[in-house]
Amino acid sequence: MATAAFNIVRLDPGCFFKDANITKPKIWWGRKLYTKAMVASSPRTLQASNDKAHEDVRVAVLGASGYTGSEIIRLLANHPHFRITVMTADRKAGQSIGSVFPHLITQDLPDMVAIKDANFGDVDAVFCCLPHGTTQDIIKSLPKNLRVVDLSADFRLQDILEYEEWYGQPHRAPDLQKEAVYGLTEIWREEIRNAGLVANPGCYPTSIQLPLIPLIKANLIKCSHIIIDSKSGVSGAGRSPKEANLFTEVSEGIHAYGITKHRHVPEIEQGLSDVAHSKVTVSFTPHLMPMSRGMLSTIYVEMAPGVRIEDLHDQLKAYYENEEFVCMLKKGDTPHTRFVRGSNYCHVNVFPDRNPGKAIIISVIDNLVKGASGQALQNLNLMMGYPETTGLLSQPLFP
Ligand SMILES: NC(=O)C1=CN([C@@H]2O[C@H](COP(=O)(O)OP(=O)(O)OC[C@H]3O[C@@H](n4cnc5c(N)ncnc54)[C@H](OP(=O)(O)O)[C@@H]3O)[C@@H](O)[C@H]2O)C=CC1
Ligand SMILES: CC(=O)N[C@@H](CCC(=O)OP(=O)(O)O)C(=O)O
Repeated sequence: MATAAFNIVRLDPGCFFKDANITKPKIWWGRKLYTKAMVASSPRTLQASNDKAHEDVRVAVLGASGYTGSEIIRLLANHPHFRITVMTADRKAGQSIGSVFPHLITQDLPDMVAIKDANFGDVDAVFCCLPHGTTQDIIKSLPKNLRVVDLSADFRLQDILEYEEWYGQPHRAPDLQKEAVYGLTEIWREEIRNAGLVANPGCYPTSIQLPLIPLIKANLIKCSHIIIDSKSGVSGAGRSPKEANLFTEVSEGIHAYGITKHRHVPEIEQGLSDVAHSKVTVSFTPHLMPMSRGMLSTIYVEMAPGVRIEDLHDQLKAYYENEEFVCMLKKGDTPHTRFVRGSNYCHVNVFPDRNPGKAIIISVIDNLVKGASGQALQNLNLMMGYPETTGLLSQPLFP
């Protein structure tokens, strides 16, 4: 590593650590102690730390009038380096953010415009928070030099035939699909750093792959018979009005949907198969819960022969030891959605089933943060060479 070039690490506005004469500097960042090598593991970090320390990254939020767009804006209010220069909307084009989202009324931001009227000359990076199916054409038309994080499902499936089968429409940007990197940050960090286009994972796939991938990588569970039962808050369905999401339809009850055919099945299977190096299939059933945000996945697995529940716990604990956002809970503690609400954290634990050889894994996230906008910001931080926790260390909102 070019240590000579690495003489300043920016922590927050106005706060610099000079480390030129220190052989093993360590930096507190959130709840983790990072070594110099961890913070500076990409050449882009060096560049951002030295050359661009006083330059903002100019960001466009496409779909700013939606739930994930508004979460990006909320998170960027605490970001020292990213500045929003363009915001778009469809039906709400022409309106200010404060009129569409009064909780953001203090943000001094440009009014939202239609995408066709947006000026991308004043933009370095894009958060694309649009419905799947609309996104491929729009990203294809953006200037090529922009770094893009797409929150929709349009670039998540590597096999475009699979996309066409599950999304019921032809893929309209197959060349771009080849470049897209799947943005499950903790797993694909090195690929994300250098990506031009990151396909941010779906909320269910995030909550499911984070606990399963380390166990599959270590051959601790059988890849057959994985059963996943997930629950989501209603914001997962977006802000556009739909009869099925009326208060009267979702309150005082819970129901399953998309049984056997939810479009996140191929995304989950793709991610698990990639690390298993063989085709993995899962049984997945999502449920809609009468809460605005939050997601809980309960995953039933068979352990590999000779594996004990402690082995699963130890593997997940070790795998995520140095990760800020994935917390392995103490043995016996149950993950609750209310303890990650509004934050980028994922809480995980494993429990022995009463049937020998089987285990139950529970994970929770906030679908709008780690399941969408928080992970998107984590990815753009990496792509622009900033510590990936920047702007994301707000603690969960409780009660
Ligand atoms: N909600 C969640 O928990 C998660 C969502 N996602 C994905 O993120 C993306 C955004 O989701 P979410 O924010 O919930 O959705 P919303 O429905 O809340 O927002 C959609 C946004 O896109 C705009 N829009 C709609 N249609 C068009 C169009 N044809 N052209 C241009 N702009 C359009 C809307 O503008 P206007 O309001 O003016 O109509 C709005 O700004 C989706 O692909 C979703 O699947 C991913 C993970 C989790
Ligand atoms: C409650 C609810 O409706 N949730 C959405 C998933 C939201 C999400 O992560 O998905 P995408 O980014 O893939 O759209 C659904 O089931 O379609």
